[in-house]
Amino acid sequence: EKVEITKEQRALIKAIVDAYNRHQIPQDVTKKLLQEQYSAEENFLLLTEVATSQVQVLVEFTKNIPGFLSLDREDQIALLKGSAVEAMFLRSAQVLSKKMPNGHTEVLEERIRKSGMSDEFMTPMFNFYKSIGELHMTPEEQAILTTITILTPERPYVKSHEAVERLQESMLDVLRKLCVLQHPQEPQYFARLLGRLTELRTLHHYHAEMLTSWKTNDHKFTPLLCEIWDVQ
Ligand SMILES: CC(C)c1onc(-c2c(Cl)cccc2Cl)c1COc1ccc(-c2ccc3[nH]c(C(=O)O)cc3c2)cc1
Repeated sequence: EKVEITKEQRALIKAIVDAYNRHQIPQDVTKKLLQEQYSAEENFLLLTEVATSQVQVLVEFTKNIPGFLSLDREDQIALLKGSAVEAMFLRSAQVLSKKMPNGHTEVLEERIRKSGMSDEFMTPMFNFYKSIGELHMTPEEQAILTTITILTPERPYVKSHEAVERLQESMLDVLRKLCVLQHPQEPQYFARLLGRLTELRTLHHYHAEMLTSWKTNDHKFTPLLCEIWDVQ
């Protein structure tokens, strides 16, 4: 049947995409990725700084998701804590698949590869980056997929499951229509995007182990990352 994006859905897409483009890591932070030192310690420190800045950006973006601020306050925190890692995988994937005009793709990849993380985690991580790159997502799809990840009702400690589910479902409907309209030659494209969300959950589990291994090697995180990842 004819797929039609309603006026309300167009407004929803515009609000999300504008917020997604407005909230970016400041240049002075990402520029540091270009500095000379490439030791494992230096790479870890830089990635920690960029991740901390990305979390701040993520919080600001999330506040612009229509309906998010109307959720129970504790649920807002639960959604942010539960989705931060996955949202950062999606954001860093944009940079590493050269989707960012001034993205520091090469140096970012180098620093991630040499940041003291175990190889068992490195392979699935870079397979994910490759699979995201192959999708050639439009900016709208990137922004809406990140929003869908944030509005996942099954995160730990979420109380009003239905309220979050309603918001996520309206986002899923928008993404489904966008995929049909923007990838007419790929009827399975929407299903492939949702498959990436499943892969993100797996990476999220790997990430928890990675944090533990970094901690045992006495790596330090910033207060914001400790808070959002329940570290220390
Ligand atoms: C705390 C640090 C060591 C960390 O722990 N896990 C991860 C971690 C890892 Cl590796 C992988 C995936 C997720 C996490 Cl959460 C990280 C580093 O996390 C990030 C790495 C890069 C970026 C990021 C986002 C947007 C960007 N734009 C630009 C630009 O140049 O414009 C650079 C850039 C970098 C964000 C988080």
